[in-house]
Amino acid sequence: MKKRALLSVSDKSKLVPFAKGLIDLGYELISTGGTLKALRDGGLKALAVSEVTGSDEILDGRVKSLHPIIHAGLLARRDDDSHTEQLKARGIHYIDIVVVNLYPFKETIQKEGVSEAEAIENIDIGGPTMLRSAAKNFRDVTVVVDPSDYDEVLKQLNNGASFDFRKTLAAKVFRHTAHYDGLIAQYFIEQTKLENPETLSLTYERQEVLRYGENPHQQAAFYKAPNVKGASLANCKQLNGKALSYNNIQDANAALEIVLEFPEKPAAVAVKHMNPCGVGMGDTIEAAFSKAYAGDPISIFGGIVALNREVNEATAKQLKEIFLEIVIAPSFSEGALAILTEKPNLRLLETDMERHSSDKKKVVSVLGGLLIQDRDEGMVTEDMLTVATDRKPTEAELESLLFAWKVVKHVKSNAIVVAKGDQTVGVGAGQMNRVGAAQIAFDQAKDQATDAVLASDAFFPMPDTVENAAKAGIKAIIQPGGSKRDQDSIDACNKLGIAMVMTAMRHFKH
Ligand SMILES: NC(=O)c1ncn([C@@H]2O[C@H](COP(=O)(O)O)[C@@H](O)[C@H]2O)c1NC=O
Repeated sequence: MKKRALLSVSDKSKLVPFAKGLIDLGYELISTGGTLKALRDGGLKALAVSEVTGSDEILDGRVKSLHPIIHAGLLARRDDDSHTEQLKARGIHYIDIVVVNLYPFKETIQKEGVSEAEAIENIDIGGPTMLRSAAKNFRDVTVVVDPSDYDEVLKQLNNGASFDFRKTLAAKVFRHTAHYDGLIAQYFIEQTKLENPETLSLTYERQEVLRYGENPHQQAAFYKAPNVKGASLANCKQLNGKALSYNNIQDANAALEIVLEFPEKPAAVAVKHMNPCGVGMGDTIEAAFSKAYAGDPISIFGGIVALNREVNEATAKQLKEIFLEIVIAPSFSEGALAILTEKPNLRLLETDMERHSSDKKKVVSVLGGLLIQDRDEGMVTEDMLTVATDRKPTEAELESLLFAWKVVKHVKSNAIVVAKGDQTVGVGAGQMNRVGAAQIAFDQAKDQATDAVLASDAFFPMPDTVENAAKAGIKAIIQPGGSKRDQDSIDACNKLGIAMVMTAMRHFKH
């Protein structure tokens, strides 16, 4: 009896030559409606599934291959006499190869304005069922889910297809159906607006295997969201330079997230080790970059720069003078590209500058688990501020305070940012106490701290930071408030002539 291959595919590319290869290897083909037509149109002979099962395809294709004759043919153990007897008694043939790819659920839900009914119709039932039956029985059945494997499968079948090869294909199937179901589960989590589901099936697609992780002895890869859109390292175009490393992706992402805070004006952000070392806004992108650079001309060395407007020649000339790892921007003018591509190792990335609405959650792993939370999209506007001190901040101080507040949100806690106008002049990041973070910021700002403003990501438990700020020359402070001892800091401000506003919103970043 001839060996049988069952083909039922949505993606019909490369189908006919592959099926021809199977016929040449002596297989008899069985197929579902559309696939059968494609095969016959390609001049190949194939049986309809309905001829094998004796049941027509019904319910507009909702039931076509879901039949015991198909699944017994796939699941029967060839080394089990009782299985063989049962098939014989019912006149059922073994099916030796299954070639299935699924209804395009992902592509369907990504379409603009797609209805729930259309999405549901694109949930494949018969396909995953066949794939799972065949993959479970990989000992005897070859299962193919990915058209890019067709050539290799023919080659291997020609040599008898080893157990290990069939196992590898089966393992791929289980990843594939898990991903497919993960997308469906995620779709319904969104449809039902469910927060914190009882089980979590995050599903991502490999974008790239990285040379190594944070350090050369660590393996690493970059996975992207299946629906990646908008500002993202997984959705950018690299115009120059070497492949991105693990640290590059983290740092560039940090820079991107900060620059997205300032859509209203040209802005530039320089990042080192995921903290901003210089942030500036200006009337032009070159002015913004000059300020970001001046914020800390030492730390920017080897850093990453994100800009929210096209990089023009004037900016490119400035960027070229510094050793940078990456420049990320919405676009680069031709002239700018000509200047920057003179540095072959400098990575130039173009990305959208708008955060996509689906990018809502942040996930981090801990030993034995993971934590998931909303991204910190907290935003403070002038009308939300409470002036706590006798002196109100001036209009210019207020603007600068709100600028510093947006920056401090992105600095690792304990975080202090000192800013002058729309430029950072000192950043104290990731310290185990707030006084230390402030001291780092003052030391870096030096005499630029005079008449500058200060932002603190969380409240002051004691008045010491205020006292030190006054010594450094700070004139206004923005902080969440909420300490039992807020009054001590307020009293210190009043005594030292500092204006202080409270946001009632904290921005810890661990
Ligand atoms: N319902 C079924 O019995 C069934 N059997 C196979 N399919 C899918 O139908 C598609 C192929 O259909 P056609 O050969 O008619 O173009 C494949 O994506 C396959 O996964 C089915 N469709 C969905 O559930």
